[in-house]
Amino acid sequence: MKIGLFGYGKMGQLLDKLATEQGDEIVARIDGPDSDPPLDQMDVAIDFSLPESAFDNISLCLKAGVPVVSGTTGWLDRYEEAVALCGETGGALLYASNFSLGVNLFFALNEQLARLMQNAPGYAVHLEETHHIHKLDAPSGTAITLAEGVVENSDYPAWKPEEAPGLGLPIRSIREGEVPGTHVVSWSSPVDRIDITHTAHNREGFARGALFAASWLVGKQGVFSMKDVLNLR
Ligand SMILES: NC(=O)c1ccc[n+]([C@@H]2O[C@H](COP(=O)([O-])OP(=O)(O)OC[C@H]3O[C@@H](n4cnc5c(N)ncnc54)[C@H](O)[C@@H]3O)[C@@H](O)[C@H]2O)c1
Ligand SMILES: O=C(O)C1=N[C@H](C(=O)O)CCC1
Repeated sequence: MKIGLFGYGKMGQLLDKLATEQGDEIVARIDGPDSDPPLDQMDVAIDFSLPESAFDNISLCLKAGVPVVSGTTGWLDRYEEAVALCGETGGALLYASNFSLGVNLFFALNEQLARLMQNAPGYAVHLEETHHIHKLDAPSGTAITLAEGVVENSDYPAWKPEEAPGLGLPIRSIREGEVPGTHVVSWSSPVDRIDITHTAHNREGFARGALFAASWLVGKQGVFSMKDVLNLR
């Protein structure tokens, strides 16, 4: 597989190493604004860049007919625009807030737990995410997906950052050292608490999941998620 990497930071460099080890070829390493990347050489593009650059990179790829895997978080205010562009161009787009197998199983567990809790009055839900101090966006994309999973399967109308006023499922964001990513969903009552936790030990699960998704996406048309890749629907 010939891969174009958009973003050559922590994730881009790890993708390069793992892809090369498994016999894929990296045909471009784009680490800043570039209006003329070698799109004609790419079977697929993978974007792990910045919240402000993700949409432009995706758009460049879709217009050139290159399937694109998007791992960047914090750009979802433009997601519907990307979906529309994918439809117009007949292209392929797959976004995931988290590509690791463990987190995608955790997403399914979180939804199942939220459904179960509908028969258990007296519990309130709270979400906490901890990441490294370099992270630009908060709450994390993974925390937002978890919160949406609860909202879709419970009476919670919406989520909100913990410090924001008003009602809604509160998300606490902690930035600490070099933490790769920890997420805790807690359901508390006056007498007890149920916690489910996912802890990433390093970034390898994210990168391996993104490479797997990239090979899955080649040859397809439409907008997909990891639920499609992992058959979790
Ligand atoms: N979905 C997942 O599984 C997952 C996992 C890890 C990180 N992420 C997300 O991926 C993104 C990148 O994470 P990271 O840890 O590699 O960050 P990073 O800061 O280490 O790397 C981002 C890189 O993008 C480059 N860049 C800046 N402008 C660009 C442009 N216009 N086009 C291409 N590249 C550009 C920067 O120079 C930088 O090297 C973040 O949004 C993060 O939240 C997602
Ligand atoms: O390191 C990051 O940044 C991460 N971002 C994703 C998110 O926002 O959920 C996935 C975990 C790591």
